[in-house]
Amino acid sequence: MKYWRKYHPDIDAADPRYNQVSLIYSVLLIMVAYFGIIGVLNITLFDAADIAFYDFIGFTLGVSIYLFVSRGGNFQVASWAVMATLIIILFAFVHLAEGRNYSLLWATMLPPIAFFLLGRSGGSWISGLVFLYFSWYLYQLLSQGVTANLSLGALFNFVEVATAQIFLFRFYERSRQEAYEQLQKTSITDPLTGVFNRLYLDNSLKKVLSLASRNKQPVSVLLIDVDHFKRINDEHGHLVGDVVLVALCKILKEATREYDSVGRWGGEEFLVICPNTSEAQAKALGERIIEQVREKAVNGGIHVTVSIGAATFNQVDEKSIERLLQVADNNMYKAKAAGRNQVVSTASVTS
Ligand SMILES: Nc1nc2c(ncn2[C@@H]2O[C@H](COP(=O)(O)OP(=O)(O)OP(=O)(O)O)[C@@H](O)[C@H]2O)c(=O)[nH]1
Repeated sequence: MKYWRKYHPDIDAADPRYNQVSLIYSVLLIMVAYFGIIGVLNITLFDAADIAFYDFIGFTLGVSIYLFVSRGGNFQVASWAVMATLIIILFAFVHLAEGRNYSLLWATMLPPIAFFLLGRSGGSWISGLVFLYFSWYLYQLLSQGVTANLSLGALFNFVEVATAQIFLFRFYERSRQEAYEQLQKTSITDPLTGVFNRLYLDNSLKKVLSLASRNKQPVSVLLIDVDHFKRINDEHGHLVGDVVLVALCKILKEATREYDSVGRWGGEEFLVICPNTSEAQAKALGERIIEQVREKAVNGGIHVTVSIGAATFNQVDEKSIERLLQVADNNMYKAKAAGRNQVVSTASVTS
């Protein structure tokens, strides 16, 4: 486990901020250690107090940002502060060396950090502006006749490497972002029907119940099970069975509100989570779904029905997710036992 998780226990590996926060802490620790040690060496061994001054600025800023972010400071602000510190040190370093000893090579460290912390747009702007400034600075040095490991060719090389770096990092950042979004989507989606999967439903239920508990609002869930689905599979084949499930999900999506969550609970069972929904509203939604499923024939003639168990929390207790689901499940079986093709609901589930 990453040591910084003790400051941010809510950010786990699935959180989109995880890698950003990880890099912020890594860069800060390297900054503090590097500037601290080099600062001391510059004073004691190399007699270079002017450079040590900038080392200690880097050290102090590193410690300050660390304290800021570890005490709950905004990550975006911390990212920009890290970038600003690195740029200040880079400027001081290159100017003190007057561009000699290939000091500008340090500028090429900037894009990977900038793109990672600030994203494609922020990374492009920061890297572009810094490179533009240093190209101009090199040109100034050349015009003033400073030629120690400098030439017009060196300037061209710097500009070319800088441009290529920005293009390449833009490309990598876009690929990374797209791959990440695709992975996120796949990890919460049922591949057959395209609705949410059980992992998503579990997390969503926790969030919805926690919010409802704070806002004192009711929450309802509907557990929907296809009637005699085995028979459909046996008579028409599994592929047709799959088509039925896809068609059912389309109906569920159309019948529900945007902030309801429709997902596959398992096999031919689906769960709809309805925030801020009373028992009467949940029952009405269930009736509407029953009606629409009954009306729409699938695959040119197969008529399907569903049984629905609904459960409502009026007084939400977050710890009772299992209880809510258990009541919905019992109600669904009551609907089956009462002849299928109907909704059974419970007014208010108590833990
Ligand atoms: N085609 C298809 N069938 C599935 C899928 N997942 C589960 N099933 C089938 O769904 C059927 C569920 O059958 P049962 O649990 O006996 O329930 P049922 O036939 O719907 O009967 P009742 O629920 O009592 O109305 C099983 O035959 C499973 O193989 C799937 O993704 N595609």
